[in-house]
Amino acid sequence: MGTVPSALKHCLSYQHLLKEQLWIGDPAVPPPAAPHPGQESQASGLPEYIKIVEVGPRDGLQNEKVIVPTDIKIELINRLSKTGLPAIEVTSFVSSKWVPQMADHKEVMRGIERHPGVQYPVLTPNLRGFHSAIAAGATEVSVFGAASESFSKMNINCSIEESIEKFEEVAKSARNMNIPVRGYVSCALGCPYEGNIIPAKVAEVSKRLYSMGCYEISLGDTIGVGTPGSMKRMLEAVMKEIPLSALAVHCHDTYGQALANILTAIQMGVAVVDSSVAGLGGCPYAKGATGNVATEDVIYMLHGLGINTGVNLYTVMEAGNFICTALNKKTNSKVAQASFNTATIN
Ligand SMILES: CC(C)(COP(=O)([O-])OP(=O)([O-])OC[C@H]1O[C@@H](n2cnc3c(N)ncnc32)[C@H](O)[C@@H]1OP(=O)([O-])[O-])[C@@H](O)C(=O)NCCC(=O)NCCSC(=O)C[C@@](C)(O)CC(=O)[O-]
Repeated sequence: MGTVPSALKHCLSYQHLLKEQLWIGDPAVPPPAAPHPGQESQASGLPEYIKIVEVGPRDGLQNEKVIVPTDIKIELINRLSKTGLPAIEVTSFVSSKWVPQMADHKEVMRGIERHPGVQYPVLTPNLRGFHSAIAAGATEVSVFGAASESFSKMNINCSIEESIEKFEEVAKSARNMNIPVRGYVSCALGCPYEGNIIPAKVAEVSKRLYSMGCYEISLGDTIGVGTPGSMKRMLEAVMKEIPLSALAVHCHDTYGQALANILTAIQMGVAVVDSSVAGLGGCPYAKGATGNVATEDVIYMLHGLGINTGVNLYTVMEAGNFICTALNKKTNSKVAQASFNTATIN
């Protein structure tokens, strides 16, 4: 399991043909050193470097019906660690009654090989999760709130206000231990229970998370209903409250808008993008939402724009192939699908 199939080996030559145009990344060549996200701008006005936060092992797997063996999760993370990805979200320290797939969080956290320069954040909804995460060796955590009252209740069983109180406790403990905290705002472009969410509400929750010390706010289109228009309006509101350098976007691809939404965000200066290998994903408390945007597709687009990610597309495709084989499912990455199809034609 997880060895490169002959079709993928063939598609290597296809990729090498495109290499000059796209800097797809040669597996034999180590990825270039990554500058700070958004540090410099090209003449095009786009950031020179974009940081990709890989959420596949957590967001990608949390919705899988069949429990994925712990050693497969660990192997996936170990493979992703060798791709040049700067951050890999490992697991969630949440209740196993609520999300059974993440019940092995301690074993996964303890089992992975950590590579220098790679961040390994985990989700922690409350102080209990935070302490378990730290005991298991976590060095970065994420709190996850929402801009929708109904989603907050369904996802973490409390109101937005109550969630902020819990997150403040986490942020305070984290600060005392020098642990960086990332903050998510779900339903930034729409809610499965309430429909439209006004940008001002997203801005308000984002500001509260930022003010409590979250170094970065990841704005989640949880159910993938956003469009470039709604992404622009939402970001305009949030950017009035929070520095651009502290913003990330987290897009699901339910309506096929994820890449367009990401392009809109990076044209507005956002330089951190969440994505999931093979486009795995979905939220257990957002019925009907499909996977996250595929990491492979984001890399292909960014490299095509001349933006450096420091990530080797080929090795991400290999990791995608590994997990899709293990889950016995087809990749959702259009780039991986196209590479396989092209290899077949050849
Ligand atoms: C938040 C809770 C725990 C509140 O859960 P609760 O039921 O309100 O709290 P509780 O205090 O009654 O606890 C329930 C049980 O969970 C235990 N518990 C309590 N806290 C923890 C913890 N930290 N770790 C492990 N166990 C915990 C607690 O001890 C108890 O166990 P029991 O006594 O019944 O045996 C629960 O609602 C929960 O786990 N929800 C799951 C939320 C989740 O993981 N959702 C998916 C991730 S969010 C997402 O995908 C969106 C995102 C981030 O990707 C961005 C986007 O796309 O928008």
